[in-house]
Formats: sequence, C-alpha cells, structure tokens
Amino acid sequence: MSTSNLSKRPLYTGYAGSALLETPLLNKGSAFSAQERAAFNLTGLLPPRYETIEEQVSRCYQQYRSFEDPINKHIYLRAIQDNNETLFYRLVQQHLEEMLPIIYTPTVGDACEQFSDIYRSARGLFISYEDRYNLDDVLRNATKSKVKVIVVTDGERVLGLGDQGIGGMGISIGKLSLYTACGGISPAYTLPVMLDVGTNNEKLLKDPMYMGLRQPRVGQEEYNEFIDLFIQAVKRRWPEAIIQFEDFAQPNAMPILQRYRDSVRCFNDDIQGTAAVTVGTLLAACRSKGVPLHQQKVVFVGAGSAGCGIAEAIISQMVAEGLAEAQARSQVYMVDRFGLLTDTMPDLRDFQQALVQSSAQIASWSFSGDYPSLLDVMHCAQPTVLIGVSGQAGLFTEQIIRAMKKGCALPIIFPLSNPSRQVEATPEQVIEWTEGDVIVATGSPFKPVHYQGREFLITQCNNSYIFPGIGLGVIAANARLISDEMLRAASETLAANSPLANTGTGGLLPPFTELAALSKRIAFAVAKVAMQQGLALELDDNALQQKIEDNFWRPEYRNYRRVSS
Ligand SMILES: O=C([O-])CC(=O)C(=O)O
Ligand SMILES: [Mg+2]
Repeated sequence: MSTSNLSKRPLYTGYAGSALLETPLLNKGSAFSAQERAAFNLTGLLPPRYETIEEQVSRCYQQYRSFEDPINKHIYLRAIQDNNETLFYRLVQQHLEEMLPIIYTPTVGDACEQFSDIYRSARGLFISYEDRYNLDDVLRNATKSKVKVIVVTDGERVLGLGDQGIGGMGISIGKLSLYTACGGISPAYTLPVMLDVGTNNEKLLKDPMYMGLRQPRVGQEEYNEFIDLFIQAVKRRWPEAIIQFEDFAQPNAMPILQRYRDSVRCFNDDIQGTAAVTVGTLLAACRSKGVPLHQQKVVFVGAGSAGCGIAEAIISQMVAEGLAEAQARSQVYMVDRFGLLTDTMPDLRDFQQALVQSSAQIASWSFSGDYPSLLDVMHCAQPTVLIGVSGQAGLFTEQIIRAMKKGCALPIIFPLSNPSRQVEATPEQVIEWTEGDVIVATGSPFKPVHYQGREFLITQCNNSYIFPGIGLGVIAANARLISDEMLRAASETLAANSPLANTGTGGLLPPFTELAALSKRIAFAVAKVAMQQGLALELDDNALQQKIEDNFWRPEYRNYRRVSS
C-alpha cells in the first residue's frame, strides 16, 4: 500500500515566473530543478544552487532557532506557511513536538490576541457581515475549486480568551495546520474562515490597528440569518466540505450545531471534539487505574456548552458500559460560579437542565450557601474525577485538591482550560497537593514534572488528538454526517492506544509524534461506524485502509509540467 506513487505523479500547472513563486501551495523556492527553472521562466529569479527540501528545512530551522519569543517563532513559521506550504509542513513534521505549541495552543492564543498587530499577509476567507448578500461571490474569490475541510469561527470565545473579533482567524488557521500536519489533509483542500460580525471587545474597538469591523456584534436575528446564509453558500460552492465550528460563544455554539448537524457534514470542535478527547483520555485513565468509568463520580468546574457536552458524552459512555441513565446522571456533578447545578437553581440554560442534581440526592449534604460550593461537593460527594473547563486560572486551589484526595486514593484530575495561563491548576501543583498520587492531564502542553524522584509525563488532553482523525475518516468514507457514535469510536480508539493503560508506563495518551499514525486508526474506526450507520457507502477493510492512505498528503515536492494557463 503505497502513496509515494501519488506524490510522485507530476503536477500540471499554468503558473510560471514570479506568480509561481508567490503561490504558496506550489512554490518550491530553491528546490526548483534546472529543467523546471527553464520551463517555468524562473531562471535568474532564484539563487543558483539547487537545494533539496532537507537543506531548506535545515536553513529554516536555523532561522527559527534564532527567535526567542514564542510569538516571534509563530510569526516566522506563519511566514513560511504563506510562502511555501510544503516546506512549512516538512519543517513542522520534523520538529513536531517543538513546533505544535508554537503553531497551536498555547502560542496561537497570543497570535489571536495580537492578530491585527502581527498581520503579514492574507490567508483564508474573511467574511464580513456587510457582504452577507454576496456570499456566492465571496466564496468564488477563494480560488480553491475543491475544499474538504473548513474551520470557521466568529471569534467570540477564542480558547479561554473571550471575544477576539477578527483575531479568531488565528485559531481557524492553527486548527487547519493540524489537520494537515497530523491528519494528512492536503493544504490544497483546507480553508480557514472568519465570520466577522463585529466585536464586543472594547479594547479591540478602540485599537487603531484593529482590522475587523469596528462595531459591536450584530443582534441575534441578524446573526442567525448570516450563519444560515453562510452555510447555504458553502453547500452550493463545496457541497462535500466538512464544516468544523470553532470557538463560537456558548449561546450560539449548541444551537448552531443542533440546527445543522442532521443535514450538513459538520461538528463543533469545542463541544464534540473536546468531549471525545476527554472521554478517550478518561477511559485511558480508568483503565490504567483499573476502575471502570461507570464506577467513577465526576465533578465538572464550568457548566458551559463545552463542560455540558463532555458531561453528556461521559454519561453516554457510562450507559454504554451498562449503567442506567438516571444512575449515570446522578454520578456527574456540574459546578459553575454559583455552585452545584441543582433542580432548584433558576435560569439554567436548556443544555444544563438534564445535568442537575436532584434536591433528594443532596438532601443529606451540609453546606452553608444557597447551593453547594465546589469545596462542599468535594466533601459530600467524594468524587474520583475532577475536570476543569472554566477558563478561570487557579480555581483548583490547594484546599480543593487536598479535600478531593481525602476521599479518593488516586484521583483523576484534568484542568483543561486553554491556553496555559488559564489553567485551573498547574500539573506541578496538582502533583504536589496529592503527593504524587494522581492521574493528571491538561488541555495545553506542560513540561514533565519531577516530584520525589519520579517523572510525570503530562498528557495533553486536547482536541488535536481527535479532529484530524475524524476529518480524515469522514473524507475517506465520504460520510454524509458526523454522528455521536462516530465520535464515540474516536474516543475508544484513542483510549485503546494509551501507552500507560496498555503497558503501565509512558503517557496517558501517545506522544504527538505518533499523531499521524493515530489519526489513521481513528479515521478507520470513524469510517467503519459511518458505514454501519448507513451514513457512508460500504467499503471492505482493505479498500477503506487504501482510501485513508490515498487521502493522506505528505509534504514532498512533486515534479511540475507546464501547461498553458
Ligand atoms: O484549541 C485548543 O487548544 C482547544 C480548543 O478547541 C479550545 O480550547 O477552544
Ligand atoms: Mg476551540
């Protein structure tokens, strides 16, 4: 089964001269051969030496190393991406562990916050509310005739950084870089999109550099209409594209997903991707601890759409393990800033309502406020799993963690908020406050922690383990929709590949360097479920595996042949 044949096929193009050098999907820079330089009018436009991609990578890496600040490294890598995409992905592939935190979480957060300040060149589509009645024209302007994955944001809740307006484009770009680097989706088929409906971020509105619409976000009705116009326009232009919704604010995230998920190949990464990776990581933790998920009591801090999405996925998994649904629900506790969500709490959002604890359940609890606090929940429920999706730094205090440890010999603690500085507690703190008896995973990357002669590898429970594989699987099988069962298959595949659960050593999840191999396994599992559910045409296992390989792009230069343009 080989794909090198694919990348060795010649590529026919009408671009030549400086236009060819300025087309990042085609540019090879100093790697254009003598024949190509002659055929494409490049002679004299490049230094005379012909270089291999390896030589180019080593020059780039040397330049990369000369930058100290992560944001400057980010700017540098983005410039390579905008100049020569093949080289960018080759460089990233060779230094994946070092560069993922630069092109993705956490540095991508800084890049979103400073988007207008560090802006260099155009990438993707900026769709302004003002253009809402010309969307067909706008989408035509994206010269890509085939788009397989769109990551779209409106920038209203970027990571844990709130409303970043047009800066949200940074996250769409970052996610798609991972689709290619880890999921093998060719950059020719990806498109980052920013829907600019204004911003409520006062600082940005006053910033003379700000490049987005300088107005507050449009009202709800206008907003809904705009989203609908966008989805319909995408369906006309690229009917096969997967639409990944990214970093929409809570009040819009779930309704948008519900409106489109039964008719469009779409998913919400923050709700479903985060849920799938968390369930997968939690299953891995449960297996390495030797206690199944349905025997755990789980506390969430943060009851927004992400937290509630994960909670529902955990409940489904507990039910799949044989627990009655009501019992599963009684083992999951949602805490937000007012305390534990109970059936007497007013003004709950619709997605929170099925996740409350009943008054009867907590009748025997003692607490002093209107609702039990996080600390009360620790004392009274004695949870075994604690998950932070609050976006609030420091919420897991020493008192909280020590209280949890009192009721559970080996707690599972996931402070998941992104980027790193929003984390509920650092892994170092969690390990110290539990005296090292803990299974910990975070949303952003953290260095290994050394505690009393032991080394703790800190697993990054991040959507990046999930979405590239889902995308690849949906594309390989040509699945019509993305179902909960497909997402569950992704979680189970992730857990099945846990080094710690399988061997007793190593990380809870595989290292990022294995993401490409893992994404293919996830793609296979996701595609199989799509077929079983009638969401994709049946293929036998070999044919499916071959499709996955065929769709897996590699950063290698192809030979070019000129055609008239
Ligand atoms: O981007 C990440 O690292 C994970 C994510 O989707 C978020 O935090 O919104
Ligand atoms: Mg996100």
